[in-house]
Amino acid sequence: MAPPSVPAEQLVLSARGLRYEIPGRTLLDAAELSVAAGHSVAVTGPSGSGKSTLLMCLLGLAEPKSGSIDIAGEDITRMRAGRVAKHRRDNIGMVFQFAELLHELSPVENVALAALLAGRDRKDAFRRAEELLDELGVPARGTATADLSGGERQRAAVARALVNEPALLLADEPTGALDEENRDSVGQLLFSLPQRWNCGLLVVTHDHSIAARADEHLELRQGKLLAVRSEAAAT
Ligand SMILES: Nc1ncnc2c1ncn2[C@@H]1O[C@H](COP(=O)(O)OP(=O)(O)OP(=O)(O)O)[C@@H](O)[C@H]1O
Repeated sequence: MAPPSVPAEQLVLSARGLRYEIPGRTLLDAAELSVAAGHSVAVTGPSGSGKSTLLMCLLGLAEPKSGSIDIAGEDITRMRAGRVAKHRRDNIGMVFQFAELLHELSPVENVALAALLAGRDRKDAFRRAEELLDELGVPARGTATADLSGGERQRAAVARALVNEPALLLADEPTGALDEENRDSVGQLLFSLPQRWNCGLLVVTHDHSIAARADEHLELRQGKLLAVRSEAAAT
């Protein structure tokens, strides 16, 4: 849940009563989740607890049995598939564990492609992609995407997620494939984004040092999203 002081209109994500079942198991059982603009939430949980399934529901790629998912003020569970896809492109940026960049394209083309797919004109898409890569310290041209370091690759993936100025950023194990130094710098970058871009950030991670950077830490256990008390708050 978002802090009680956050007005509803500042919520970029509000999921209520989510239920998702697979044969023999309920992965989400009246799960509740809110993310406000400018805030970050981390979700941890045992392997197989349903964290990726939760992200798939938020992306509109899996359909919960019941519940609502308001993203940027609209309930995606009530939309037709085509509209969900457009709403996702316009309002959500996604960062994956292995960056998932296209090696056939340059770094700047990878980022610009997301803007072109969202309907921006070519000149604007490339200008914005170059600015973002520059800001995030990634060589935009001259280095092939396959030759970027692990940290640069993940920063390029962050640039691609930001290029359409999404209300909500989702990240699935964004530091899972990185060494300690890059984990720290990508973690620092990710958690600086909500304030700088006035977006909400939801990070799914196994890394408790990453989760500890979030404004709110939830654990998915037996279908429920439960608040994890920080060590600082517990003492
Ligand atoms: N469509 C499906 N049909 C059957 N089983 C599924 C389906 N989707 C997910 N599962 C199962 O549901 C469980 C939760 O999967 P999910 O990938 O969401 O977990 P997770 O918490 O992200 O795990 P990990 O931390 O290991 O990535 C797993 O046991 C998975 O095999």
